[in-house]
Amino acid sequence: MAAEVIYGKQLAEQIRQEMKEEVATLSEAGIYPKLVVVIVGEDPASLSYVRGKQRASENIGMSSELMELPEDTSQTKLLDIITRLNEDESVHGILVQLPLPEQIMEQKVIESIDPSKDVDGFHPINIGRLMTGQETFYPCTPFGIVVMLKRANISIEGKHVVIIGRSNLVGKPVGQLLLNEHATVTYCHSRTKDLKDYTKKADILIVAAGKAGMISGEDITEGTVVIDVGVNRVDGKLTGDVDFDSASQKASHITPVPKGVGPMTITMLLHNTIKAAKWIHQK
Ligand SMILES: Nc1nc2c(c(=O)[nH]1)N[C@@H](CN(C=O)c1ccc(C(=O)N[C@@H](CCC(=O)O)C(=O)O)cc1)CN2
Repeated sequence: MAAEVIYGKQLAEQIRQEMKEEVATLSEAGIYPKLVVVIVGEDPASLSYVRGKQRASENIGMSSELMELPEDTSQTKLLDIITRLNEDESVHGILVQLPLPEQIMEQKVIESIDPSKDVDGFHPINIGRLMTGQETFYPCTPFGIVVMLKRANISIEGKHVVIIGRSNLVGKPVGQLLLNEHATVTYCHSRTKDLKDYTKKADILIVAAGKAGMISGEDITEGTVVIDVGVNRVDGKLTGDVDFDSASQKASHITPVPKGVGPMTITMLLHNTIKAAKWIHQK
């Protein structure tokens, strides 16, 4: 039987509508959530993501600022900018778009952001909070995946989740979030032997390896929930890590690329920024 397709795009629109109402209510109470997005360089995909973030913020009535810095910006200059944003009380969320040019150490930049404004959820303090099951800002793509599963009424507790990919952005945090939801989690990666032995045993398979079409119908069993986090461009066409046509013949649920997980990333960023604004005003 063909799988039920989970369209993150539709869900994202629904959640953004809910957030628009929340932003309006907050502004009546004198709270105006503000996000600042910083980009260094002119990578076309990154520019399109940050513009998407700014547009999405404005569409829900949230204040946002986009700082576009030249490719040759030094690390010192970027750290100075972040220090100023950390001190600016009108700013609730700070996001530095990744990847950064090679003269800048990504980890140094991530660690310079005030954890209470780290709406990406990448700061080691926020990662530590996630690991210890505390409330914090969860990284946006992993958080979006969990929200998608829940809103599609897919139960997580006791399920075997197999993750392909161990990046700090997606693989590692999504596993931790799902562990916190009482799933049994297996991580696979480029050095995993006999990958199919694992993918065949998954109730929920999350593919975040960055390799176009690496998983197909023959790698999964009937009824698997397949979440495709891949964003690959093949011959100018956007495609995921999963061969949709064959996998959707066996999966119970599947996310497409595009219009699947991607739009949830920006939605959860808006969620985290609203949360940051509420937390600051609660202090
Ligand atoms: N500081 C950060 N940098 C990066 C993050 C992040 O969460 N924080 N994630 C990715 C890029 N990203 C957001 O920044 C992102 C990727 C994809 C999408 C998306 O909506 N994809 C669409 C397709 C869009 C297209 O045509 O290219 C989809 O899948 O439907 C949104 C955000 C790396 N950097």
